[in-house]
Amino acid sequence: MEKIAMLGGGSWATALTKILSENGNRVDWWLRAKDDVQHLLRTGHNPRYLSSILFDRQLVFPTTDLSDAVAEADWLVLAVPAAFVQPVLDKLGRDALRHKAGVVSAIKGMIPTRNVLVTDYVQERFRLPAAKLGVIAGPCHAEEVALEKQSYLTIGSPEAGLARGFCELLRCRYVQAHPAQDLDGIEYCAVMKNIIALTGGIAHGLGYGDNFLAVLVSNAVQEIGRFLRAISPQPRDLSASAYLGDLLVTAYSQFSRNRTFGSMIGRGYSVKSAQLEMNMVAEGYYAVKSIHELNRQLKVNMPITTAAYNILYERIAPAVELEILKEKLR
Ligand SMILES: NC(=O)C1=CN([C@@H]2O[C@H](COP(=O)(O)OP(=O)(O)OC[C@H]3O[C@@H](n4cnc5c(N)ncnc54)[C@H](OP(=O)(O)O)[C@@H]3O)[C@@H](O)[C@H]2O)C=CC1
Ligand SMILES: O=C(CO)COP(=O)(O)O
Repeated sequence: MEKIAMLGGGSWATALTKILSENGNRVDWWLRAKDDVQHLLRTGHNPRYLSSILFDRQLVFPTTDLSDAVAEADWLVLAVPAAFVQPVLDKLGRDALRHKAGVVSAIKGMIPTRNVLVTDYVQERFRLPAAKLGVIAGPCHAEEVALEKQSYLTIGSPEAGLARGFCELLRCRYVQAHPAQDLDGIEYCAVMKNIIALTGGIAHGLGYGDNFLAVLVSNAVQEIGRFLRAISPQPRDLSASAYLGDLLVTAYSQFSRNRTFGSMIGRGYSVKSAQLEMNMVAEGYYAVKSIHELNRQLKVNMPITTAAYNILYERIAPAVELEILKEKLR
């Protein structure tokens, strides 16, 4: 049995806790809301996300005490949305993670105050070698994990042993897990696919159809490829499921937060009202600002990201921006 500290109380933390605990591991689960912890302790269910899952209370230990959750863990899994994770990490002492087997980020977003990947922030703040870091990636929605639908995850880490070890913790009847060595590329791609799905949602909300979405997604693969070659050049096959699969599920799934959020923007909702109505976090809203700002230096041709940025941060009307974008797609 491994001991895992899970940070985050949303859908993905809930789904990962299900997989890890049902595989016989102990999960010390940090959630920010006291009421949610009390409900979990009392009933074994998370009241607000994937509440059908019943947790084994001999293996899952919910708490609001961050240090307590992390203290004895072999592994740390990060599943707080990127926009809110830095203040959580900053509560931990700089040496708190030194003796962990690994710190694995399940987050698909960037630290907004610094425009850096979550694993880069963790490495710098806790002075960890890259070999202690990993990401959980792949086309996998928490809602389908709750329903035990066949799913695939990729664990990216420069350290093959870490990636293989964490795959072992995740594999079960309905989850296949495979290791990969491209940490940065997988993490950047997971950030960017949210921007693409959000833009696809905007187009959908404006009345564009499947023909347009297919062209948008094809162009997105090229846009992601150009960006990855500029920021983290190394050979990689973007048709692998950790890249293309992740983009496709977010662009097309009924469960996608980013697509749903974009669709509301396309239908005329303000950012605030879309966020309030969703009650979940669309990472693409924050990611588009980070990627746009990073690209000021890189100057990669990124028409889809630029369109999303102009709509969400420059308040250009979605219909006007999509008219401009549609002339740039091939
Ligand atoms: N959902 C999925 O299928 C997948 C998600 N991911 C990634 O996992 C990460 C977590 O997302 P997910 O679990 O989906 O989140 P959800 O959208 O399901 O839930 C939102 C989470 O964000 C927290 N939150 C909201 N506002 C704040 C705030 N102001 N400060 C601190 N926390 C806040 C909520 O806490 P509270 O409940 O206390 O309000 C809740 O835990 C993201 O990076 C996402 O991209 C990756 C793969 C799959
Ligand atoms: O990253 C995710 C699934 O892989 C979750 O984001 P979406 O809900 O927008 O798809």
